[in-house]
Amino acid sequence: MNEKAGEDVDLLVVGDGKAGKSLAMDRAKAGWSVVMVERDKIGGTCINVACIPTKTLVGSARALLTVRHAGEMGVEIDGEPAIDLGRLRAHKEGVVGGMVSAHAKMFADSGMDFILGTARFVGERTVEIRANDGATRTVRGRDVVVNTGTTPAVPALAGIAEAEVWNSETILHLERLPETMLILGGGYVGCEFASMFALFGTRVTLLQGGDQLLPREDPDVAGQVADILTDQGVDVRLGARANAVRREPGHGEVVVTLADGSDVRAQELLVATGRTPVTAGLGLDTAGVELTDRGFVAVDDHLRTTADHVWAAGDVAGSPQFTHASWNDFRVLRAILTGGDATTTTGRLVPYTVFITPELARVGLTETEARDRGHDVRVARLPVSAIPRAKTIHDTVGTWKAVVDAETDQILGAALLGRNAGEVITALQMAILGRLPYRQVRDAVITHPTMGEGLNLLFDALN
Ligand SMILES: Cc1cc2nc3c(=O)[nH]c(=O)nc-3n(C[C@H](O)[C@H](O)[C@H](O)COP(=O)(O)OP(=O)(O)OC[C@H]3O[C@@H](n4cnc5c(N)ncnc54)[C@H](O)[C@@H]3O)c2cc1C
Ligand SMILES: NC(=O)c1ccc[n+]([C@@H]2O[C@H](COP(=O)([O-])OP(=O)(O)OC[C@H]3O[C@@H](n4cnc5c(N)ncnc54)[C@H](O)[C@@H]3O)[C@@H](O)[C@H]2O)c1
Repeated sequence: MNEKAGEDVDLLVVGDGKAGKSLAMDRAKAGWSVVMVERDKIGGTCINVACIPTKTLVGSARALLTVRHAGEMGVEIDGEPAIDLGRLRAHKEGVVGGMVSAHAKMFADSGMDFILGTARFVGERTVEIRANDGATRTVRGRDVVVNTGTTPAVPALAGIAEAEVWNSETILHLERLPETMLILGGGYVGCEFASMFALFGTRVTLLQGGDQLLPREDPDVAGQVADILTDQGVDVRLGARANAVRREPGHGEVVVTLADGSDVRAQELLVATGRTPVTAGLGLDTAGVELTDRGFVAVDDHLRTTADHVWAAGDVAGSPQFTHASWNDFRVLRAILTGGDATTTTGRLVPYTVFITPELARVGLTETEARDRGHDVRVARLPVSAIPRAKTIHDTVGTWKAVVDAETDQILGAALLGRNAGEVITALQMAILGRLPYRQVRDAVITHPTMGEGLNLLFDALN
């Protein structure tokens, strides 16, 4: 790359997360001059070190579980099924590598100028890019989008820096499948890895500082998640707040000292205590971009930062930390940048799925949130074992729950725990978006025998 000074482009995107890369490709194809800078992950966090590799591994864990139970379904399998770590790693890397290559090609085909390098603001709407090949370049955008994501948080625990612990990225190197593993943090990352590694055969101890897993969920739902993990062999410890970490000499065991003074130990420790916005070293203050007191880029509901024509999107902008939320940020930005549409981030219905096995899918309000907001609430519950499809696939674990407004009959939210819940939740999301009263879902003719048919049964509970 040649050394250039002060180029002007229509759109400058810093970080190629879901929002940024989607916008960059879209606008480049529309004929805008676009520069997008990414420091090391072509295609961003999701495809390299988050959703895609983890869900690939979850797929393998589920395959193992299916084979383990095949005999109960009349399928004879010779010998104990087991994980082949080398092939598991190769499979995961194949899926990730394929998506990374596809992204590199899509970026090139779109006509954008994609630079592998690190960007730092040096003025209004202007960044200096230190490319990974050593060259530097200064680029100013008519519009600039900051999409630099988040990174695993490192909790302030004595000894953590020296204890050679894993985070959600380093664990994916799959250097070994430990016999024993501690996981610190019972949120999305902690629960997903606990379920996955327990199915792989690791004895997992999950340390959660609070009094339930997944603190945003209703206590009964979080309790069912804890029961499922326990059934998979995970030692779930609630109220287990870590104070200090050390590793015994010669890469011995990791020892976590809890607030009550007790020690827990295992071969490895995965730290899963949240994510920190990536803003350090970006020079945002130079560009007039302010942060919130939690360190995210401050944006309004049009994703406008405090600097004119500088926007932020995805995790770093404090959007819900999901790829689909970042993708929706792209739609908001595209609408605004191409004609001032009134699209905003206000009131978005953002569902999500926690990929333990079976999965927990969520949309809308929890029962607690609905009551706190003053709704007169009716609650429908259905054991997954009541759904005919669940019996035919020999997977009856889980419970579905929906929350309905007693006055309007509208569906306020749902927590579906069970096989394929992440697919079924979309049907409920559409019902909520269309403001369908629950009776219409209850009375809809749904294909038999599918998991979706459970929606008839779920709302039957309310009459
Ligand atoms: C283990 C794990 C599993 C997850 N699973 C799911 C899931 O199943 N479903 C789901 O919806 N979400 C999941 N998430 C969350 C999801 O990954 C994030 O919400 C999403 O990736 C955020 O994307 P983003 O658009 O904010 O930017 P990111 O994809 O984080 O991209 C930001 C990019 O900016 C780059 N960058 C940073 N600073 C600079 C700089 N100065 N110069 C140049 N480039 C820079 C970074 O290298 C990075 O590639 C998971 C997260 C984790 C950790
Ligand atoms: N399937 C998905 O969509 C998916 C999967 C993984 C991650 N994500 C996203 O990534 C984000 C980060 O996930 P995460 O699990 O790292 O964070 P999180 O905030 O969901 O959970 C962190 C947990 O760690 C606990 N904790 C914090 N400090 C502790 C300590 N010292 N001792 C014990 N427990 C402690 C907290 O109580 C909390 O429950 C999530 O907000 C989510 O949006 C999404």
